Amino acid sequence: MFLYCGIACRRKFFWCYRPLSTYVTKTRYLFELKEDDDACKKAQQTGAFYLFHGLAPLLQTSAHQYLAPRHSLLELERLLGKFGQDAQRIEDSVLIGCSEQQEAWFALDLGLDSSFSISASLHKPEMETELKGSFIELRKALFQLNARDASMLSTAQALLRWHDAHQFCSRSGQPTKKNVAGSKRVCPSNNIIYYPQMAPVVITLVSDGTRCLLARQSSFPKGMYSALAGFCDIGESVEETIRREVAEEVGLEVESLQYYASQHWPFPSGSLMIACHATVKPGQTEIQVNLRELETAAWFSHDEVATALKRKGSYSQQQNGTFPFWLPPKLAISHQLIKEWVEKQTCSSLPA
Ligand SMILES: NC(=O)C1=CN([C@@H]2O[C@H](COP(=O)(O)OP(=O)(O)OC[C@H]3O[C@@H](n4cnc5c(N)ncnc54)[C@H](OP(=O)(O)O)[C@@H]3O)[C@@H](O)[C@H]2O)C=CC1
Ligand SMILES: [Mg+2]
Repeated sequence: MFLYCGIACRRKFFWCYRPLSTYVTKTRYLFELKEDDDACKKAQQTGAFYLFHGLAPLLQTSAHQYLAPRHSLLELERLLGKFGQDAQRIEDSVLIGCSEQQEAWFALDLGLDSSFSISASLHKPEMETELKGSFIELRKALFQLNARDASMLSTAQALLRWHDAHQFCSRSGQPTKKNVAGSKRVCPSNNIIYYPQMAPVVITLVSDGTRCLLARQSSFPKGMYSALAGFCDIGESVEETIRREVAEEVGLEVESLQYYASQHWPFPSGSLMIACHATVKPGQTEIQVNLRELETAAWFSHDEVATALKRKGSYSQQQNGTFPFWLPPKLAISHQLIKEWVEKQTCSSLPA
């Protein structure tokens, strides 16, 4: 693919064709598949499918890690035939990405109730045997996947969940119809278009200059602490959400904040995690935990956090009855946010 562009060269100005980068070509290809149903159907012929059952991805075990296998359209049609399923079921699949060689990747849930008559849920164990893998809850498997599979399966699950929950138009009550890629649904009776949504969530690491504030919810695994998190309310900016969440959860006022990074997170039903560092005024650090939101919150020193970062998740109780202090795994943006804080503290304490 070529792009027509102007380049100034040795004082002359002329037009030339500049080859597009692999990334741009890939992005344009995915854009075309979302816009053009026929192109997307064609891409399915040479594409690969990640399989789910009741939103749990099909995984295979390999050396203490999970791998997400992909299946060709032919394999999928054979499998559906074997389990008495209509090949039309493939219409429920959603586009989730493509390789640099433009092999399109799709995801299909064989266990969700679709518009087709026979439910596949009866066949789950047989399917697992046939596919030489297991359908495992993403929450349990996420941290044992490589970064690419984790990202693909998170996107796939969020998109499949969204389609499952938007089968009907909220205005007319009529069934909505998805485009082939699954990038939207349309109500045929009034042409309302529904686009997949995700909920913005802020995650904030509060610091008082030397310590950082970490908290736990009672639902967290024992001993695990994380940065403060909260959903954005309608009408709020990221800055306002951070200010409100920190005040609500630990009773402190944020003085300054700095954006760090963002991450798609598949739970509870697809969130955009926006991670920031924040500081409170020195001397205004007394925590008042909101027990309706959190089990506990506390200030931690650089050394305590640096040690905890090295610890792998451990649920085993110590002899004194407590659980070791540990932090979310590497894949979670909270881990990366906390790690960055530790590194910055280390740099600022080094002699000039
Ligand atoms: N990737 C990462 O590193 C991390 C991710 N997270 C994620 O951040 C998310 C938010 O953190 P959390 O502290 O729980 O958030 P909040 O502090 O906002 O509290 C959660 C409560 O907010 C209510 N709520 C408001 N809007 C929504 C919405 N759109 N979807 C679901 N619940 C909503 C729910 O209340 P009710 O149930 O009463 O309706 C829910 O129990 C969690 O899903 C968590 O998985 C958190 C930490 C680290
Ligand atoms: Mg919270």
